[in-house]
Amino acid sequence: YGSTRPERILAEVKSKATRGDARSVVDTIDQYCRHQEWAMNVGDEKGTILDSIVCEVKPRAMLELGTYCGYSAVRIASLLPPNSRLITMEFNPVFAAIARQVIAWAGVEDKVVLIEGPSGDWIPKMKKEFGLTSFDLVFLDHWKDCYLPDTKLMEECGLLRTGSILVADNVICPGAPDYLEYVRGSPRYESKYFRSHLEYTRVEDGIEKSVFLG
Ligand SMILES: O=C(NCCNC(=O)c1cc(-c2ccc(F)cc2)cc(O)c1O)c1cc(O)ncn1
Ligand SMILES: [Mg+2]
Repeated sequence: YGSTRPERILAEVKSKATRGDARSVVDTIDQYCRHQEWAMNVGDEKGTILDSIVCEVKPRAMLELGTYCGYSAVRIASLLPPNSRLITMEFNPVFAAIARQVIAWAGVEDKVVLIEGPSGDWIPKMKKEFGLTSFDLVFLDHWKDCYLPDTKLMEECGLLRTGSILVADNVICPGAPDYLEYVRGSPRYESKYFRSHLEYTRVEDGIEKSVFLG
């Protein structure tokens, strides 16, 4: 009987972060994962790139694939304009249970809807379930071999409109080569690479921002 890494991250948030203060939750997790134990949050360096894109796009409807402990959901939600919604999807029930508590501690639960289950099952249901027409911004941070099939599925389900933006984490490490080849080679996307590092390390990684052209 021992705690899991997500449970230890939640304990750190509850003991060190100020309740209702999203910024302190983000900083607490970054401190812990940089100095105590590494975890697969997008992190502070790539998080700043993500912040700038969220602030530029000001999405009314945003989707995140891969919640993990809720670090990026809290980061994103703290930047969303009023009556905007982040839908974040997590396959792993252990991760989802922790993320709900981190999101609540940060006080952003009224901007975030966390759904549990496989992305492939949920994507075709999104429009009906949430009364959506399309997503303004999608953050891909789940299993790297799901980036491409899920992107194609979002296209097919009409969840992307001209101007919708995809932001993908880890396109170098662990890497999503088939996804990169697709968005960089397709005439339906305008793609740009933001060079950075794997969270809390000096290993190269980066974020790919791709605008859907319709
Ligand atoms: O989505 C699920 N995992 C997180 C996906 N994210 C990653 O895998 C990920 C990995 C890394 C990473 C990088 C270097 C390294 F040495 C080890 C891991 C970094 C990142 O920034 C990620 O985002 C998942 C799990 C599970 O058990 N069941 C259903 N879904
Ligand atoms: Mg990641």
